[in-house]
Amino acid sequence: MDLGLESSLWVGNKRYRAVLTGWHFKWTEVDKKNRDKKTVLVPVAEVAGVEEGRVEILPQKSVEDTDKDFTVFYVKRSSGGGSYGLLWRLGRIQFSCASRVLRDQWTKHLRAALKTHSPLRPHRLLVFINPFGGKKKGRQIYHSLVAPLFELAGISSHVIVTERANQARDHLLKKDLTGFDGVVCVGGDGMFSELLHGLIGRTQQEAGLCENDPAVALQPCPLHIGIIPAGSTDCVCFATVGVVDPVTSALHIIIGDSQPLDVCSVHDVSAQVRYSVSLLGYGFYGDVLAESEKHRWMGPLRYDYSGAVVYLSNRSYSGIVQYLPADPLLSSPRDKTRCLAGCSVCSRSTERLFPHSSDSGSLYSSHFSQFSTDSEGEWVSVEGRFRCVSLTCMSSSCARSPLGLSPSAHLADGTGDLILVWDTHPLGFLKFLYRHTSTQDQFDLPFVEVHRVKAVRFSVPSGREEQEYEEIGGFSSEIDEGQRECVDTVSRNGSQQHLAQRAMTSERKAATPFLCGLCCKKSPSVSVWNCDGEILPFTKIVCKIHGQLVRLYARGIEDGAAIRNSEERDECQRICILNSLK
Ligand SMILES: Nc1ncnc2c1ncn2[C@@H]1O[C@H](COP(=O)(O)OP(=O)(O)OP(=O)(O)O)[C@@H](O)[C@H]1O
Ligand SMILES: CCCCCCCCCCCCC/C=C/[C@@H](O)[C@H](CO)NC(=O)CCCCC
Ligand SMILES: [Ca+2]
Repeated sequence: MDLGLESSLWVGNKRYRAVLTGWHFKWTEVDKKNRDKKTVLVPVAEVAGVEEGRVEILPQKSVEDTDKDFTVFYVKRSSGGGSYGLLWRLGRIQFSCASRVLRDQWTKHLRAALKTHSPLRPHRLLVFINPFGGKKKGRQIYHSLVAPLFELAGISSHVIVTERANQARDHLLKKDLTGFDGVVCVGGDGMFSELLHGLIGRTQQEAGLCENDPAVALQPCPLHIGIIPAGSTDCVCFATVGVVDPVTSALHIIIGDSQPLDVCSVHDVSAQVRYSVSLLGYGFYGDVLAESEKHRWMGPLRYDYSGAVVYLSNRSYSGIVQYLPADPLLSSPRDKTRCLAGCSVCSRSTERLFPHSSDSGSLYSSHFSQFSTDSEGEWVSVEGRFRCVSLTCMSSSCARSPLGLSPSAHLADGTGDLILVWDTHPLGFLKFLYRHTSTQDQFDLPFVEVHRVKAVRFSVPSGREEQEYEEIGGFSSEIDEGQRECVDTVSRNGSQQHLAQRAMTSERKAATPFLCGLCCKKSPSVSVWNCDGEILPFTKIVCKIHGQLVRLYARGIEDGAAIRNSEERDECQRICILNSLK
């Protein structure tokens, strides 16, 4: 079917020349002398819906069913998104045609063009709402802002309001997912992490792969993930969309945007695996998370409070870090570029990562064996005392840090950035932290190193861990109930449970040194790992970056500053079109 169409249409008493070229739908106001006035140009891929009649969706859906009218809903960019990223709003235009036949032609052509140009639009979604995330507004956000948009776009959603932590993960691991195009979480990074673990685990189960083996090339997940932000940090949403806004995210889902994302698998010696996309952090960030779990009642503010407490405790930790550098010719964490929508570094990586996509990974091999990637370079090893050791697969920008932990990191290049902050004086470390909040380069400090890597190993120098555990063994039997409570609240996912009566699990053992340090003012020599906001129950780890393992309903950050500065509205739309075509 030829998707093109051109005719006169009316909006009120104004005449427009409307043109559908297949890729774009544009309408130009024409004056009485047939001169062109203002043009609006919308990529077909950004049309959210086409309805017969004069349709409104707010305050609730209403249709005035006239047989010569039709309504087009589309993505409209708005300038309120801060310095980076753009807010998306639902634009609406109601056209009148000269005849019903012409109206039917328009709706038919537009709908056919949508199908052709955005094949990933979801029809059926599985939605998990965390009623307790962030400011506890998940349900309200979904029902008032998102559900009406999904309905307009003809998406049917199966909604589950979670009743416990890890329910969404377990559902994805075990239940029938037939018929769903994607999975959506309404919550924060913790909810996203549940979806990530559930989907990756499920995909490997179905592919017969052992996800615990760091040598295995994991299978990319077939279902897309959508994030409706309703958490405390919402880092994954911020770093992949550029703004934290439920309507913007819902529109990305509706139009079937697709953003691949690198994932880091984190393995310990006893065959457990966790996944991280934003922050895998030891030292400062681990300590902040452990401290913040005691203050969940503060809501999102708990991180600021805990950050201050941990900063004042002035800790550093011994560690041995080994890393496998990525190819320095492809990109560098200091190259001052930014991964924006249509990023060319990420596009080139797709070719490199999936040349003919037949590689399904090796069979299980022993733990901490050499990776297949070893042949691609030499491991580098460093040892010493660190304020923090962080690994991020993407920039990890968020409201606290608009450019993120690593401003030039890429969402989908198959690498992560390893940031080593050596022990330094308190003011130096404060300078490093403070630079995250501005455009100043946090890597331009003598005690900071950043490396673009494919894999990392971390351990505590021998004797140190054992010594620590011995100390705790004696210590834990003496701690009083108050101190025990503090130890018990450490696990993010276990935070809703009262663990006081439980036996000392390995998770608690790993977290105890830090917590005893805070409770008893005894400085621990071992920190904990913060894995996207969850405390890991192990210290010695092996990590591997899996390029483009999952796909989100997003497109990366649109360059809001460039678009806002462009004088013409058409120019603004043109940039967006170019980005979406790249
Ligand atoms: N019904 C529930 N009851 C208790 N905990 C839940 C429930 N549903 C999900 N969770 C857990 O709550 C944790 C926190 O949720 P979420 O990530 O949505 O919000 P947040 O922590 O406020 O935000 P952020 O992760 O962005 O800082 C998640 O790790 C998730 O496993
Ligand atoms: C003097 C001013 C100092 C300001 C310091 C600002 C430094 C900010 C860096 C922010 C990096 C965020 C990384 C994202 C982490 C998320 O995966 C995770 C889950 O939501 N959040 C935390 O662990 C929450 C941990 C938050 C740590 C601050
Ligand atoms: Ca990356």
